[in-house]
Amino acid sequence: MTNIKNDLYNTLNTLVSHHTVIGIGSGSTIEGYIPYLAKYISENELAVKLVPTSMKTERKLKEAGLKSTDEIDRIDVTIDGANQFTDDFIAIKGGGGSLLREKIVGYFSESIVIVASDNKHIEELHHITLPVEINAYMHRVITDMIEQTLGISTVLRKKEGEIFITDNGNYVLDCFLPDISDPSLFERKLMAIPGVLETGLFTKHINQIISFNDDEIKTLYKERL
Ligand SMILES: O=C[C@H](O)[C@H](O)[C@H](O)COP(=O)(O)O
Repeated sequence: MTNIKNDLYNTLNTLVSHHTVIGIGSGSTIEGYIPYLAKYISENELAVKLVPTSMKTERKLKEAGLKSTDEIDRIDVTIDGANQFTDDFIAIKGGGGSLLREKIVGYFSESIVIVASDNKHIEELHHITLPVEINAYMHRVITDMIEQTLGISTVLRKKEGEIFITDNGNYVLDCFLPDISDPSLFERKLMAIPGVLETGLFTKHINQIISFNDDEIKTLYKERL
């Protein structure tokens, strides 16, 4: 392991212990983290429960020899990636289309720890693309309603020319946002539209951000009030 990978591995000391129930996020960063998690669990002979936030993550856990479950009554910590994050512990997620399950797992967690390369850090929520999971049924009407209500433009996500379908059988609308001055209010307005199932805007529960580049790793902790 290079030093930086070693440092990332060492962060597991503070996150995972015996009987921890861990939400495991989606995306390439977390997929890269899973082998270290597997090594850490096996070296320390830990009995943990792992709750994946996507079918792909479930496959990756299986490949690393780890079992998944969603039959749990609590989640202690969720370790997840992000497309963007701010110093205010807000993250934009869903670039890979796993936002609904990530939101469910994250919001039932005691805390969310974001692991992301430091080039995903943004100062303000300006000019961002926010993924929103919407119902496939009447998606055109839902899209029009989103655009009119919020005065924004959107694009229905496609993959290889076909409409992208989430693990839950829904569509993803990528919303272009010039500026969000009040993220919680913005999210409430979006979620009030019937057919909007979830947004990739994470404004709560994140209380640690581990950001890294090739040379260093930085951890930002949210103060508990
Ligand atoms: O839907 C995907 C998730 O929100 C990912 O956590 C996010 O897109 C970051 O992925 P990556 O680590 O591949 O940049």
